[in-house]
Amino acid sequence: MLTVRAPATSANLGSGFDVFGVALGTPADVVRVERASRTTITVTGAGSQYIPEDPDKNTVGAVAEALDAPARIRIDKGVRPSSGLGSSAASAAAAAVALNELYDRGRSRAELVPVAAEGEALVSGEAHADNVAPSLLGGFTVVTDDGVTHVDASVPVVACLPDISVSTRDARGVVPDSASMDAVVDTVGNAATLTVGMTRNDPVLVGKGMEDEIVTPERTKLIDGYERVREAALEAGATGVTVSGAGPGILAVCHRRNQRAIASAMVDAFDAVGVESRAYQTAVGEGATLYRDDS
Ligand SMILES: Nc1ncnc2c1ncn2[C@@H]1O[C@H](COP(=O)(O)OP(=O)(O)O)[C@@H](O)[C@H]1O
Ligand SMILES: N[C@@H](CCOP(=O)(O)O)C(=O)O
Repeated sequence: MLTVRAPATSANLGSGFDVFGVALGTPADVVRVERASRTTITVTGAGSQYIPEDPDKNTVGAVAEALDAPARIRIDKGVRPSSGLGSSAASAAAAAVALNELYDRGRSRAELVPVAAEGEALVSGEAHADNVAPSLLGGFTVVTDDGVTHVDASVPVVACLPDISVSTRDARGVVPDSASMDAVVDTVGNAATLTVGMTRNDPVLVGKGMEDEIVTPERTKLIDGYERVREAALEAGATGVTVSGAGPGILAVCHRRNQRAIASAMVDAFDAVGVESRAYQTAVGEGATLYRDDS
């Protein structure tokens, strides 16, 4: 049996819609695989009641199909689905690493990115790879049609997850078809600032570079209390705040010294609008980890 832990991720980071992503230290999915003649899936853990065990509907089923690697697959969800923390991607990334090893397919982590993205196509309608790439590779990733660029960044963050669901498929429906040239120029500047910030592990540059006036404003309308939570995080010392992935998770970047205060300010602000939430005090961290278990 093989076990893989694959981390939650935060995609877009504001200015990098469908391009940027980071791996988070916590939470994570754990996937166990054993060879079998056909693929079967069981799911336990956070939000498992909302996740199909039918291989044709689960992201790990799409990965097993893409690698021609039938297996008995057990998923222990640490990342709640429809969270904006790359839940579907964490399972897909873990399964890709595990099945690649189990069947000795010899693919590199970068080569597994399009494989794991098959799972994303199944649930969100498009094979966007900005969650699976950081879950596989760790750190900060930049996904383009030409492949993935990766930096081993480490920046403190708070990921606050309200007790509401926003499906990525629905949130893709509010993305505008076009943008003004002024907005594009601003976004390119912010994305470049963020990228430099990641190479320097600088929370100020990263936070500043997360500003986005094209996609994010449309998505914040889907999250009850977003503006209040953002203001609270900034007042508590966050260097930048944005929607995590397609939401409803909200990501705040910060210096380590302010992390605890930001986490409690965000939870209190959600509470003030009647929404329960949970804040993960974590950091940009490692990608999927493989464990062998011969017992
Ligand atoms: N292994 C899986 N883990 C999580 N969600 C899955 C999985 N397989 C299929 N899904 C479905 O994907 C959807 C959640 O994915 P998505 O909307 O992209 O949210 P998230 O941002 O949390 O990944 C849910 O409808 C869920 O049932
Ligand atoms: N680029 C995608 C990212 C979706 O991330 P998720 O964590 O919400 O699945 C998008 O913004 O649609």
